[in-house]
Amino acid sequence: MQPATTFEAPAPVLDVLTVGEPMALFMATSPGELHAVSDYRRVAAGAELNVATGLARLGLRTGYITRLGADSFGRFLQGELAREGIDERHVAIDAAHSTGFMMKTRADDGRDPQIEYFRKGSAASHLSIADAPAGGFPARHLHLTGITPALSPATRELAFHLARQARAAGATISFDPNLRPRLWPSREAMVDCINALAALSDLVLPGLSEGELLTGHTTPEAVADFYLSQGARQVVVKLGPEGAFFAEQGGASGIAAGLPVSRVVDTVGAGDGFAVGVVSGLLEGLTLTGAAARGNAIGARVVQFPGDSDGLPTRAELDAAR
Ligand SMILES: Nc1ncnc2c1ncn2[C@@H]1O[C@H](COP(=O)(O)OP(=O)(O)O)[C@@H](O)[C@H]1O
Ligand SMILES: O=C(O)C(=O)C[C@H](O)[C@H](O)COP(=O)(O)O
Repeated sequence: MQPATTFEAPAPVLDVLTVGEPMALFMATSPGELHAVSDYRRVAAGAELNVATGLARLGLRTGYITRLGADSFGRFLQGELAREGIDERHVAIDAAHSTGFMMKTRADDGRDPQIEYFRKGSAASHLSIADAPAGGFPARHLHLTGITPALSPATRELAFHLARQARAAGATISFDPNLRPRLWPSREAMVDCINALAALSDLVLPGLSEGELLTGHTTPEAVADFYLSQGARQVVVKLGPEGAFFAEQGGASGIAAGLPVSRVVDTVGAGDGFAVGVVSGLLEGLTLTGAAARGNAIGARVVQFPGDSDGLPTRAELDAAR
């Protein structure tokens, strides 16, 4: 029998699409300043790659738009994408530029580690609207951060292009400001661009200190109100060990309490893990309260591991953490 003719748009191939710069990360294996430490463990990093990894581990069909250099770091990252089951159809090899990397100290005392980037002019900083999916937006959801638009004017254009493409297709958008002041020409350029992208998003996920810098407001409530008034439907403000404050248009607001952790090993990546929890929760139909609680559970797990994505749980590990 012939299938019935249908005029409905085809279902998106992916649950989530994200875009950004993946890097090789060299993590010091002993405490000390970067120049003094000689032994490092190499892992994959990059805020959006961390989020893609976490979503894929939970079983969401996750795609990643990026450019890798035709070099050993690029080959390493390609292997990591394949190992994590991240969709690679939007990953391009750019033989003219190299893959970026970063280094991180080992901070055994729970303080933020020292980080150095080696990413200027990288393959991913040459991403442009030529890398956007052709023929319609292929996912139910777009996850953006404030890092991608910081890389170059072309990546900035791509971030806005993808946001408009997603909106036109009826996909939802989450946005983590992920402030990286050293990647921007000025604070004003950073604030203007990040707030403009936030205004195109459904869900905004600032940390409290980021929110203060971006909005001038000092309380989680006022930061959330600022983004709700700009057009976001939902805002979750991260509060570190305290958890998060959540608020939505015409809906609930409140605090989702953080989970106690016996030993903080490395805080880097907690915000990305938190985004994995909130975004996956909302896509699976949880309330904002439930999604924020899942964000806290994953954030608390990530801080107990040294690598940015070591603590991102599989579905079974997430279920066991309840
Ligand atoms: N020390 C901690 N104990 C428990 N949970 C934590 C801790 N630090 C962070 N988290 C969790 O990770 C989330 C993100 O961490 P936070 O430091 O606020 O964000 P970011 O890394 O973006 O600055 C928090 O909202 C919380 O859920
Ligand atoms: O991509 C970058 O520029 C990075 O610095 C990679 C970092 O691993 C994450 O961005 C961690 O970010 P948080 O989760 O907010 O701690």
